[in-house]
Amino acid sequence: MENNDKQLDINTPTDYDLAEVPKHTLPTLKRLLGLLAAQKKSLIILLTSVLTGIALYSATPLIMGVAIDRLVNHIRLQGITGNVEALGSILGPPLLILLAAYSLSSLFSFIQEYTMASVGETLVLSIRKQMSEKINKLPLGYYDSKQTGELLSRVTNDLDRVAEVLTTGASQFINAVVTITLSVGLMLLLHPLLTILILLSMAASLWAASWIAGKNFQVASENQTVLGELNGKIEEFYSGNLILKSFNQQEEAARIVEEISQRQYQVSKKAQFLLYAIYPIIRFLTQTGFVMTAIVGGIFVVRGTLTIGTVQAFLQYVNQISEPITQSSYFINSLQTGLASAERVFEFLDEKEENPDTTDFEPVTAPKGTVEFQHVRFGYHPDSLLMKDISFSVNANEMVAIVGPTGAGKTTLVNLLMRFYELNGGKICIDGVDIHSLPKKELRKLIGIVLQDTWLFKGTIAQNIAYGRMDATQKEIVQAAKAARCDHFIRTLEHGYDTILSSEDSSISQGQMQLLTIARAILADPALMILDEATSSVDTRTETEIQKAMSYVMKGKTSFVIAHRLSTIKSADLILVMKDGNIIEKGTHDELLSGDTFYADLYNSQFTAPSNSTN
Ligand SMILES: Nc1ncnc2c1ncn2[C@@H]1O[C@H](COP(=O)(O)OP(=O)(O)OP(=O)(O)O)[C@@H](O)[C@H]1O
Repeated sequence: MENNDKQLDINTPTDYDLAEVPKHTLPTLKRLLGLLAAQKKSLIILLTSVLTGIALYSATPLIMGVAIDRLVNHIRLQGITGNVEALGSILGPPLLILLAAYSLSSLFSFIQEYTMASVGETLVLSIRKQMSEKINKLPLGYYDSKQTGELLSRVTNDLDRVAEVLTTGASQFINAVVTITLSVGLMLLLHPLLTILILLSMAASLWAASWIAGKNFQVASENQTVLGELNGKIEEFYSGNLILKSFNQQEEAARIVEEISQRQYQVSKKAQFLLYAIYPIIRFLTQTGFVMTAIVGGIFVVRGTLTIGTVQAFLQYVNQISEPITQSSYFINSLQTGLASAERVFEFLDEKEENPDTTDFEPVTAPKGTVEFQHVRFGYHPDSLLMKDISFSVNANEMVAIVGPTGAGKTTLVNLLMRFYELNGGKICIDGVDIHSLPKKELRKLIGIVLQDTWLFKGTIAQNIAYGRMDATQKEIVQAAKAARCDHFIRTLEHGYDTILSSEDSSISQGQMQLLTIARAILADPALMILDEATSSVDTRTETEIQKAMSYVMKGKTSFVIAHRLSTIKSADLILVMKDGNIIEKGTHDELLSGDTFYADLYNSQFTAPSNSTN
C-alpha cells in the first residue's frame, strides 16, 4: 500500500513557502459577505436593532446637556436656593427620558448580540457542512499529497478563527460604525469647528489602524500556515508512533516538532503583538482629541459662544466614540486574521473535485461478476504512466490472483477497479457495463474489499461488522462473524458484540481486526470481492483462520486476491503476474510453472529463500 508511505516522512521540515501565503483580502471579504447575505431576515433584524439601539444611546448626551443647561439656567435666574423640590421639576423629565433611552438601548443591544451570534454561527455551520461535503467529493489523489493534520487545521482552527471574528468582532464593529456615524452627525450639528478637531484625531487613528492591519494580515497568514504544518507533523508522529519508537526516532521527531513550534512561537508572538498593539496607539490618539475638545470648548464657553451643557454633551460624545474607534480599529486588525483563515478555508473549498457522477445509468440489478480490463492506461501523474496497456478478462465467480514484486502495481489495479482514481485511457467493464457509466456509489455497492490495513471506526463490534449493511439484524451479524471465524474470539471478550472499538484500538490483534473486516464483507455480500492477503505479521494459526475465512467469502463470487504467499493461490482460475505496472504473464498456476517464467522464479524463490512473500 504505497499510499501510506508518506505517513512517516521524518525529514527536516523545509521552510514554509511564503509564496503560498494568501495575499488577497478583498475577494475573500466579498465572498464571506456574499455568504452572509443569504441570511437576509436575520440581517434586517440585526440592522434595525443596531440603528435603533445606537440612535437612542447617541441621544443620551443631548438629553443630559438639556438637563445641565436647565439646571444652570435655574441657578443663574434664582441663585442657589436649596429648594430640592424645584430641582425635581427641572431635572425630573429629562432624567426620566434618559432612563428610558438607556433601557431601550440596552434591550436593542441584547437583540443585536443574540442575532449576531446566530448569524455568525449559522454561517460557520454552513461552511462546515460545505467542507464536510467537500471531503467526500475530493479525489483520492488530493489526500495523497496532503497531511491529515494540515487538513484538520483548516477544518478546525481556521474555521474557529472565522467564527470568532464574525460572532464577536463583527457585532462590535457594526456597533462602532453606527455609534461613530451618529455621534459625529450630532456633533456636527452642535459645533462644526469642534467636530473637525475630533475628526482629525479620528483620521490619525484610522490611518494607524489600517497600517497595522496591513502588516497583520501577512503575519496572520504565516501563523495559520505554520500552525497547519505543526498539526500535520504532530498527527504524522502520533499515528506513526510505534514505528517511530522502533527506529529510535523519538529525539529526531521531538527536534522537528520543537523546530516548527519555535517558528510558530515567533510568528504567533508577532501576530499577537500586532493584534493588540493597536489598543495603546488608538487610545492615545483619541484621548488627545478629548483633551483638545476640553481646552477649545472651555475657551468657547468663556467667550460665551457655547453653553456648558453643549460642551458637556460634546465631551460625552468624544468619550462615546473613543471606545468604538479603538474597537473598530481592533476589529479591522483582527479581521485580517479572520480573512487569512477564511482564505485557507475557501482554498480548500475550491479544490478540484472528482468528476460528478452520471445520473443517467442502467443499474446492475443482478450482478454476475464478469470483469474486463480493456487497454487500460493509468498514471498517478498523467505525464508519467504506470500502466500502459492492461487487458484481461475474468468470468463470473472466478478467482484472480495478482502477484508481483513490491511496487509492481497490484494495489493500483484494484484501486482502478474501485474507481478510486480515473483512467487515462481504455476502460473497465463489469458485466459488460463500463464502470465509468455508473455512479461510484452504485459501483462500490457491487464490490467488497478486505485490506491488510483494517479500518475500524469508534463503535461496537456489531456496528463495525454491520458497516456495509446498516440494516442487518443481530442474527445476521452473528452469522457473518461465525462464517468469518471471529464469533469465538468476540464471545471471549467481556462485552462480546457490544465491545467498543476504535480506529486506533490495540486491544484486539491485527489478525482479529482483519477477521472482523472479513465478517463485514460477508454481511455486505457483494458480487465481487477484493482481498489483500494477510502478511506475516499475524501468527500461523490466525493466518490459517484468515485463509479459511477468505475462502468462504470468495465462494460464489468473482474475487481478486493480492497474493503474498504463492502457495495459497494455486487454485486460482487466473494469475496475473505484474511488474513495473504491467501484466507480464498470465495463466493458471500449472500453466505458468510449466515454462521459464518470472512466476516460476518467484514461486521457486519462495520455497528456497527464507522470505515467503512476493514482495
Ligand atoms: N498514491 C500514489 N501516488 C503516486 N504514486 C503512487 C501512489 N500509490 C502508488 N504509487 C506508485 O505506483 C507504483 C505501484 O504501486 P502499488 O501500491 O500499486 O504497488 P503494489 O504492487 O501494490 O506494491 P506493494 O506490494 O508493496 O503494496 C509504485 O511505484 C508506487 O510508488
